[in-house]
Amino acid sequence: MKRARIIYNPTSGREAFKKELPEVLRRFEEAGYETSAHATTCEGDAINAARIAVERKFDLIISAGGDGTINEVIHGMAEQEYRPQLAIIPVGTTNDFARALGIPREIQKAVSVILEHNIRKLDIGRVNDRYFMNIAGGGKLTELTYEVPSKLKTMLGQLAYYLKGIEMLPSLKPTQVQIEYDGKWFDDEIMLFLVSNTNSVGGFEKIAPAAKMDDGYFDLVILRKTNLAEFVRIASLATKGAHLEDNHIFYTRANRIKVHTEEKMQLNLDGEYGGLLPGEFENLYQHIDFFVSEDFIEKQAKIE
Ligand SMILES: Nc1ncnc2c1ncn2[C@@H]1O[C@H](COP(=O)(O)OP(=O)(O)OP(=O)(O)O)[C@@H](O)[C@H]1O
Repeated sequence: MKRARIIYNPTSGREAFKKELPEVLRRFEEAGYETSAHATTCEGDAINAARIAVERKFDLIISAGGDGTINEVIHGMAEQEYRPQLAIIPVGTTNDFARALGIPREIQKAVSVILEHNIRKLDIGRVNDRYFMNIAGGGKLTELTYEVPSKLKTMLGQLAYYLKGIEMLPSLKPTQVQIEYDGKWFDDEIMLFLVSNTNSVGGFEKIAPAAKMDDGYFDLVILRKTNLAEFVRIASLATKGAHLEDNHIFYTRANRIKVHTEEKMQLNLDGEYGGLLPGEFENLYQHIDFFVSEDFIEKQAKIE
C-alpha cells in the first residue's frame, strides 16, 4: 500500500483545512493511500516535516497551505536523493504554485484533481540555496513590491498594482548589472530582471512565453534602463505578450544564470523577499514529480 503524508499549515487561509481534514483523509485512504497528517507549528516546521517524510520514505507528500508552506516543503525535499511525489492543496492567501499547476482552490475539488493521478516531472529553480518554482527577479521595480501593504504577494501582480501609482516610477534608478547566462554575458543598466520557470505569472500571462516547466531552461527577461513613457509603453505591450521584440527588452533562455551587481540588489523569489544578490540561478531539471491537472498538461503542450 502506498503511503501519503499530509503536511498542512493549520493557520493558513482562515484555518479552512482543519475542518476538511477528515474527509481528505477518507478520500486518500479510499484511493489506496495509507495517509497520515502533520500540522505545522511555526515558521520552518514544514521544512522539517518534509525531511522526516523523505527519511520515512513516504510515496507522496501532500502540501496543504499557501505558497509559503509549499516552498518550505520543497525546501525540505529538494536536496534529498529520494524525493516523494508532491501534491498541492491550495489553502493559503497566495496560491500561485497551485494556479501554475492548474489545481483548483476548493479543497475537495483539489483532492479530486490529485486523485486523477496526472503526475509530471517538473523543473524547479535554486538560487543561493533557496528554491523557487515560478519566478525569481530583482531590480528597483521588483523592490517596490515589498512596500505593498496588502496581501497581494504575487510579484507581478504587485507590479500591476503599482502601475496605478505610476508617479513613483520617475524616481526609480536603474542598476548596473553583469549577468552571465550559459557562458555568455549581458552588461548594462537595468530596471528589472526576471528568471522564469513558468510562462504565466501574476496578471501577466505572456511575460515569458516559452517558459515550459519541464525543459531544464529558464526564460530570462531583462528590462533595460527606460524613461517613464517607454516604461508605460512596454508594460502595455507586456500585457499582450508583445514586449520581447522591443529594444529595451533582452530575452533569452538559459539553464544557469549568474547575476552580479556592485550596488545592493534584493532578490525576489516567488513573490517573497529572498535575500540579497549576487546569485547563481540553477534550473534543476525535472527534479520533482508533481501532481498536476489535465488543464496544465494541455497548456504545456501548446507552448512552442
Ligand atoms: N502553526 C503556525 N503558526 C504560524 N505560522 C505558521 C505555522 N505553520 C506555518 N507557518 C508559517 O506561515 C507561513 C505562511 O503560510 P502559508 O504560505 O501556508 O499561507 P499564506 O499564503 O501566507 O496564507 P495565510 O495568510 O492564509 O497564512 C509559512 O511560510 C510558515 O512559515
